[in-house]
Amino acid sequence: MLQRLRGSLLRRPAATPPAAAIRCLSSGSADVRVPLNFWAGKRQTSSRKCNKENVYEPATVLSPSHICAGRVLCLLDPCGAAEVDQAVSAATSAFAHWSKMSGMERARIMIEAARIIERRREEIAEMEVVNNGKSITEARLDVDSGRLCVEYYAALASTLAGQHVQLPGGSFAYTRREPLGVCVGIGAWNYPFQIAAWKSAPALACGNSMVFKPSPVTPVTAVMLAEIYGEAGAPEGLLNVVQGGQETGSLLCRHPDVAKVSFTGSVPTGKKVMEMASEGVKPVTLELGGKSPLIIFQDSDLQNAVSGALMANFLSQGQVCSNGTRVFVQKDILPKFVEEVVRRTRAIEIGDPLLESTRMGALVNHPHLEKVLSFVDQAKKEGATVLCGGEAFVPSDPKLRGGYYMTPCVLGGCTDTMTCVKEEIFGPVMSVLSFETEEEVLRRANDTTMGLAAGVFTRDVKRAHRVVEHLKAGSCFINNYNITPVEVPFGGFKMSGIGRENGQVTVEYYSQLKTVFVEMGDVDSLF
Ligand SMILES: NC(=O)C1=CN([C@@H]2O[C@H](COP(=O)(O)OP(=O)(O)OC[C@H]3O[C@@H](n4cnc5c(N)ncnc54)[C@H](O)[C@@H]3O)[C@@H](O)[C@H]2O)C=CC1
Ligand SMILES: C[N+](C)(C)CCCC(=O)O
Repeated sequence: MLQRLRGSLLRRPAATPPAAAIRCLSSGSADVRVPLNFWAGKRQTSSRKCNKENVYEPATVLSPSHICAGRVLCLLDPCGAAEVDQAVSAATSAFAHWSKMSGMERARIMIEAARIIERRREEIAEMEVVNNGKSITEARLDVDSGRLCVEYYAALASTLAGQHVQLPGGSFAYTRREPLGVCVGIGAWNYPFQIAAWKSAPALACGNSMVFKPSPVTPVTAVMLAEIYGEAGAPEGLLNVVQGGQETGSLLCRHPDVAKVSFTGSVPTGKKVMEMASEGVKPVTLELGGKSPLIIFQDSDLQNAVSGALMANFLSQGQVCSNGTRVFVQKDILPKFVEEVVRRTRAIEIGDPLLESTRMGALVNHPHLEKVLSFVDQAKKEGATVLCGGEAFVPSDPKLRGGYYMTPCVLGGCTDTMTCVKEEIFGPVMSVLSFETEEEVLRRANDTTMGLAAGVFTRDVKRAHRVVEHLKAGSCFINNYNITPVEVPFGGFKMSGIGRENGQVTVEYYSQLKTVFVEMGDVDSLF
């Protein structure tokens, strides 16, 4: 069965060795031909004839003369109203069955899904790499995070329960924790598989079904998750995948049979999603952008602080919402910090994302690379110093020439009013700022409309907690950065979002309470 699924997804060059220990794919060889929409338990094609769109492989392009065109990995088949209706209807049917199952029964299927994800880890990670451009090392960790999330919510599924409340005269009330119905998940392109898992796992554990729309830039791996749930024994239609962009997303948000929308993406799109959901008074979870501060005090362990700054800026080619892109360093240690951070940034191996040694792959597409590079240009114009990187990078391997690579960049001499310090760049660009006092840095760190994450490095335990208390951000790190264990909530303050993903609290965002009053005496009527 597994071999059949693998075989159906990819057409590989005949010479590719099949042994599990050897990489199945090489950059520039994947060719996805199977349909990427999935509802009612199988891959589906859209009935719309004319609007297929190219999806590119960021690490490689057709030829150096086709830099903007890129190598086409597959065709996107965007869904219109008819397809969205079919997917929502499949999810509605699945909900009728799934929501009546006990938590233990749901958990059994989810645990099996987690087991299949583990078995297919390498295949999913490889597809994530060819579609997104990130390194295989990171892609494996993303798949693991998705799997852990499914395991975590499987374990919670059987614990969902209400409350019993005694009332006067032997009367009582109880609460039932009930699912919402068909939930919609809409994802960004930076963590395609992980986002699909982080949204579907809590939704399904609570007894909901889901229609998920990946970013049109990275459509390939969410559908693998939908297949996996099916293989694990989930009812047909439990997790459905519809492909498309803005139009498909709007159709989902406005659909009358959709009970909730969970969105990951930019602030402007998040606002639109909230507006559309408000038409049906539907709850939303919004995981939006960030411009997070990382504060490094002079008593920090310097190597750990530098490691933290690198983790805060260069995962996934810097395309991470929670990145700590404003690195505030206390004045006395600034020269040493800068020397070390630049040395280690220069050592980051850029190149073929499918190679084990690569630590930084390609940005997601050509327009995005151009946008990130233009932020570096703008920073120079505004007086920042490029301490390293910030240029397009051309790998020596001819097939990778023209992929969307750049050298990770550290900007020095930054001030709070510079564009690079104020706007989300969503690329491998770290801005280093100097500060003197705790009070000053807190004021500057909080001076933003965003509030997704924040970090502090210090050996002073009292200061660490005092600083964190004053930081206006949803996810704060002390002496680390950008780790997201699925057991703890993740999400933003201010314009970085509404609601949380992961952790126990997310049950609240995918379920509703029904209160039942039970009268044991007579009705004490006023009339
Ligand atoms: N807080 C978080 O967890 C994360 C936030 N992000 C944020 O996402 C952004 C980058 O991702 P992008 O995919 O470029 O964001 P985006 O906002 O352009 O798109 C996100 C998703 O929304 C869909 N969409 C676009 N217009 C829509 C509409 N009118 N109605 C419904 N759906 C619509 C897109 O097709 C895509 O699936 C960055 O700002 C980043 O900070 C990214 C990852 C995680
Ligand atoms: C896993 N982590 C922390 C690197 C990123 C999670 C949020 C995102 O999807 O950008």
